[in-house]
Amino acid sequence: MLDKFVRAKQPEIELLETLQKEGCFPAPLSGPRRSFLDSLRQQGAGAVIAEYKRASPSRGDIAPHLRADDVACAYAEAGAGAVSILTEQQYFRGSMSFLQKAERCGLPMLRKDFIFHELQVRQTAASPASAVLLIARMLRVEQLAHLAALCEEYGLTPVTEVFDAEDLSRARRAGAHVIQVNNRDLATLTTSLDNSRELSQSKQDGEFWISASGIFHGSEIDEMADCGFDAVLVGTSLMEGGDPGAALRTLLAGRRA
Ligand SMILES: O=C(O)c1ccccc1NCC(=O)[C@H](O)[C@H](O)COP(=O)(O)O
Repeated sequence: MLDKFVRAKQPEIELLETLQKEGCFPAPLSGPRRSFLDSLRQQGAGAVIAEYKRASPSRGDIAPHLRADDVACAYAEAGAGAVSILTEQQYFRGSMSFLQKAERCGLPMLRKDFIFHELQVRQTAASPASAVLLIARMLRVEQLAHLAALCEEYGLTPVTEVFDAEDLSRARRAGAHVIQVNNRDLATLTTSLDNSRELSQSKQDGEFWISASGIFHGSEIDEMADCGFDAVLVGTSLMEGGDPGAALRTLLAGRRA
């Protein structure tokens, strides 16, 4: 599955290489970015990163008609701590332009894509994103450490995604301290919070942990917080009903008082 995603990125990488060769690569954004971690920490336990997700390999079209700016602003009004923007085009119908559009919501944004080349980090640095997803399973430890360091250089927070204990060990060897546990099984595309329940036992002091995928109820956010997660990332359950702001309000209201 991950190989397929990497192959689909090749034309985009070639375009970025051409831009670089021709000296037209977009300049990094100047000035400070909104802090991804500060915003989530301010929300306290059970903070939500709400995802703008128009389509996915597991669900096909989810909400292709909803606009990035409208959804991100609805998330901000409903109480999200950050927004996740899928920029992958082929399988998630994403676009880099969504970051520009959603910027007006005022929340820090996580760029979700399949990132393995430093030009992709430089491309993100030219956008208003505050954080970048790096998937431990897709990258060698040295590559992960290199891309994470490059993110930090540009003021972007690297969020390292892991699926199992082996990924977690590799993420830590690369120096990762923001860890996202993905609850999706990449072979079946089904989700189970057991992944987060099990891996959370290895959380170490000083790490910021996010549980991602397969969250549908406020009680699950509470449970993840009880397991030690600092935040959760939610996409499909917010987007699928066509009113993501209302869905986020309902989700947050379902947490314990
Ligand atoms: O969502 C998918 O079908 C998917 C398939 C293969 C690799 C990644 C996939 N999703 C990316 C994500 O990480 C999720 O969009 C994110 O965690 C939100 O998950 P959910 O709340 O279950 O939509």
